[in-house]
Amino acid sequence: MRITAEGLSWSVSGRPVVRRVGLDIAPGETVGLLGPNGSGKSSLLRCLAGLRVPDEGTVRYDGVPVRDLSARAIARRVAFVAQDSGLDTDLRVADVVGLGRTPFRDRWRGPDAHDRAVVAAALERVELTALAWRPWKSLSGGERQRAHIARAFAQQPYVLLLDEPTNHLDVKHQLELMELLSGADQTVLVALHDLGLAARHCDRLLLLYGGRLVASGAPADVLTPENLARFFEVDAELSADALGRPAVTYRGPLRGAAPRAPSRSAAPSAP
Ligand SMILES: Nc1ncnc2c1ncn2[C@@H]1O[C@H](COP(=O)(O)OP(=O)(O)OP(=O)(O)O)[C@@H](O)[C@H]1O
Repeated sequence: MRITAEGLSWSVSGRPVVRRVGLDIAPGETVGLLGPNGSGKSSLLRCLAGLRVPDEGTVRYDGVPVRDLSARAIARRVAFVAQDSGLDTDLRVADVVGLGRTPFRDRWRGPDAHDRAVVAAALERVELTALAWRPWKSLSGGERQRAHIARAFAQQPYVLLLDEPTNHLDVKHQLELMELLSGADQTVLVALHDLGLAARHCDRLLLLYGGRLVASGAPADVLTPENLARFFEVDAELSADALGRPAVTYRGPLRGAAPRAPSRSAAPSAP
C-alpha cells in the first residue's frame, strides 16, 4: 500500500511541530525516519496514522484520504507501534497481542480459531511464544516492546508505522527486528535513532529537522558527513563495512556548533 502526504503541518499551542511535509512511500518499501530529539518524528508518524488531525495537508493510503476513513478502516490498513505505550494491564501477553485482531471482530465476539492462529504466528515472529501466557506485568521492557510489535503484526496491516521500536531491545533482537521489517511485505516507516541500523536495513531514509523534511534518499545520500554535522551535531562518516553495507563511524559530538535552521536549498528531492 502506498502512503503519500502533501503539505502536512501540525502545530501544538500555536507552535509548529510538523511543517509542510510531503512524502511518497511505495508499497513494500522500508523507509527510516531520522532526526534529532524533538525534530517531529513521533508527531509526523501520528499524523500519518490518523491519530493527529493535521492543521493543513493530506495523508493518503493508496490514494484514499485518511480523513475519509473510520478509525476501524484505518486500523485495518495501518498498525502503529508507539515509542512507549505505557500499557499497564492484568491481561496476559497473548491477550495483549490479540488486541491487534480488534478491527476484524464484532464487538461482542471473542477470538476465533483464525484469530488465535494469527496471534500465535505473530508471537512466533518475535520469539515470544514461550511467554504467551505470562502476565503482561511480568515482562521486561524489551519483551514488552517485542509483544507490541507482535500486536502490530497480528493486525495484519498493509502499513507498519513504528516509533523507535528498537528501544529496549538487545543487539540480537534489534538486528532481528530490522531484518523482519526490511523483509516484511508491508510498507514500513520506522523512526530510528540508531543511524547504523537505519543505514543497513532501510531502502530509503527521510531526515526531519525542526519539523521539516530536510533530506530524503538512499542511506549514503542522506547520511553524509555534512548532514550528520549540521542536523545531528556529530562528527561522523559513512563508509562500507566488510560486507559492503553502509556503516556509520562517529568521531564525537560537535560541541558548541549550533546548527543553523534548514535553508530552502536543503529541501529533499522528490522520492
Ligand atoms: N502534545 C504535545 N504537546 C506539547 N508539545 C508537544 C506535543 N507533542 C509534541 N510536542 C513537541 O513537539 C516537538 C516534537 O516532538 P516529537 O515527539 O514529535 O519529536 P521526536 O522527533 O519524535 O523526538 P524524540 O526523538 O525525542 O522522540 C517536541 O518539542 C515536543 O515537545
